[in-house]
Amino acid sequence: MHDGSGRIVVQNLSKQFGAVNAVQNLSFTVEPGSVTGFLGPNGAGKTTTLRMLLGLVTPTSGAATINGRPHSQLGNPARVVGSVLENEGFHPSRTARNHLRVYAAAIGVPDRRADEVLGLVGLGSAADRKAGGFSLGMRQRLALATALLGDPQVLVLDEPTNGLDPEGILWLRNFLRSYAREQRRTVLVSSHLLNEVEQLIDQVVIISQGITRYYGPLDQLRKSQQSRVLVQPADPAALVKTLQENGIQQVSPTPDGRVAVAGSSVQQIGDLAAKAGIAVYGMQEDHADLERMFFQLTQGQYTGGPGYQPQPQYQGPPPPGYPPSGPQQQQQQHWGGPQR
Ligand SMILES: Nc1ncnc2c1ncn2[C@@H]1O[C@H](COP(=O)(O)OP(=O)(O)OP(=O)(O)O)[C@@H](O)[C@H]1O
Repeated sequence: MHDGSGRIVVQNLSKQFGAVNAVQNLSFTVEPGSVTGFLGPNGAGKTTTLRMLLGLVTPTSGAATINGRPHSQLGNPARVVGSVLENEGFHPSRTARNHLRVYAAAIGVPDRRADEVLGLVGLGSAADRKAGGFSLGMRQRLALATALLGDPQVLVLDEPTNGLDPEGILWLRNFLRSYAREQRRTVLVSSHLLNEVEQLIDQVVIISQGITRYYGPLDQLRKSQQSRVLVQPADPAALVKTLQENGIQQVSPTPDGRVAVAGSSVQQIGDLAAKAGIAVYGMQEDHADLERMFFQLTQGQYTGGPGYQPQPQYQGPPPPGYPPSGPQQQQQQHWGGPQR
């Protein structure tokens, strides 16, 4: 029997396909009650991880469990976990309702559940239409309806925003949030684009090259962003020198001839430049966006310093949840719930 917790635990999970290390020693926990984004660039190992979680790929080592059990030991898994993976096909000449009834029969739920889930995903009026004529967004909804048939405690969705228009994304956000928060269920959604799921998720697990780069609340990642000031001086080298002599260390020239300064105000920079006799033609405050931080995390490099240029080594304090160094310490990061 499973423990009914709704918790997903991925522990030291690895998968090798021949010479390819698709997933390397990945660990994270997903708790019920919130929507968690599983993010990383193309090829980062997201789909492989989800497939291991769903019992479709055998791990090389480590474990992925739902309710404390691997998928193969869940009993009637469709009652515990519903999933939508990429490229799921539908019989084109089958109506949405019939498609769902076939799946309902397979997992032992009554036919009427097909109409219930169609209603839940907003496809009630398309129940008698053939899936072959559905738009991409409607197919996504039908796939979600299929995942919901068993009224599962855990939902795992691979790239669910693909093909959805902004209205569809808003709908999905409201649906998943209420599913997770009001019903205390666990929702894990993968994406390679942070900005596509930013509105959808509360927690985030960021991986690249099969390794965890960050996990924790999205708000903490947001708060850790540092703004900078971009200065256009007559003499960039002189400005860098002056600022550094005055204790402002996070200063660097940018490729377009400006100077990026973090940890200082427009006024302070202007005063110091004036005192040193350096003409300044313009200053602009620049707030780092989450997407840029995501890009840098997935390059394995994060720097909150000026210029936001990829650095060969980590510089500056890590955002909360970001490991001090190395994958070993990353394995010990955890955002809640008991370590298993
Ligand atoms: N069955 C397989 N055989 C060989 N290599 C595979 C197999 N499945 C995945 N890979 C490789 O494993 C790595 C991770 O792939 P995976 O599909 O898990 O990444 P992803 O993060 O889901 O990427 P995407 O966003 O493009 O779907 C890639 O290098 C991929 O080529």
